[in-house]
Amino acid sequence: MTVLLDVRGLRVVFSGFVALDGLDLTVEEGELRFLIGPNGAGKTTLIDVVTGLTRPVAGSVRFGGTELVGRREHRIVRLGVGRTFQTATVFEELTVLENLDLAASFRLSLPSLLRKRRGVSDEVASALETAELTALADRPAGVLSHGQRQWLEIGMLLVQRPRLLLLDEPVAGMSKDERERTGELLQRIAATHTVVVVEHDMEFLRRYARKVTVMHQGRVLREGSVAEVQDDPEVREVYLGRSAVRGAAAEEVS
Ligand SMILES: Nc1ncnc2c1ncn2[C@@H]1O[C@H](COP(=O)(O)OP(=O)(O)OP(=O)(O)O)[C@@H](O)[C@H]1O
Repeated sequence: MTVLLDVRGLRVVFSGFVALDGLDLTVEEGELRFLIGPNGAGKTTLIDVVTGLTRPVAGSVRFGGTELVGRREHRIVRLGVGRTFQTATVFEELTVLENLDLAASFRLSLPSLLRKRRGVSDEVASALETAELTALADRPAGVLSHGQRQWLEIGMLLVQRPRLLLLDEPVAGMSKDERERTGELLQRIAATHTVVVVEHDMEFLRRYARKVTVMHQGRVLREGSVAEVQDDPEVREVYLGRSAVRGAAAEEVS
């Protein structure tokens, strides 16, 4: 297996508070990896460092052999790293199709952008299909449900042809039906991409996770299958010791 993401000794400090404390993490090409951990464990901070939003004080992030630390966000996107945020960022006045087209144009050179394009490109059509948004292609993104917005945002990543997708709590706030459809979407994407998902929803994890990394206090506490991490006494202790753990995670791990 080829290592796609190799994080070594990552340290992030916010005004004296250590958010990542020498974090090591390896993700292989083609993996679907779930990242869990109590609030404040450093999961989002890790994604922020990988995508160039936050600078570490120490450590390295190698992506396909290229160092990402010190690179600007748009360069990292161009290298093939795509992310979603907890709140989907779509252009509400534009249609679903226009949002995808705009995201796809990000990769194009200026001459291709200036050339008048007709119809729907293959990759936009394929993203519409993967995200099950074909029937909504001409609707303004502003009228989409919470779930549909998340799928559109994922579609907007796909048209940029990323090698690695980082999804931050994709099912947060979703209905049962939307969670299920997101799980299926995740499986379709994971068949052709490397995906790292931050998620608290244990039911979702049990259903769709293969390998799980548990973070705690800015480090990796444990790695394994859902069953392995759920049975781990230290993982249980970390979750049980906190009353603020969101929703099902605390009950389910305990
Ligand atoms: N910009 C910032 N300035 C100061 N502290 C920050 C900043 N960003 C994150 N932190 C702190 O760093 C710690 C790690 O935050 P992070 O958001 O990475 O955790 P998380 O594991 O993603 O948690 P959650 O599950 O709640 O999203 C938290 O204690 C948070 O308050």
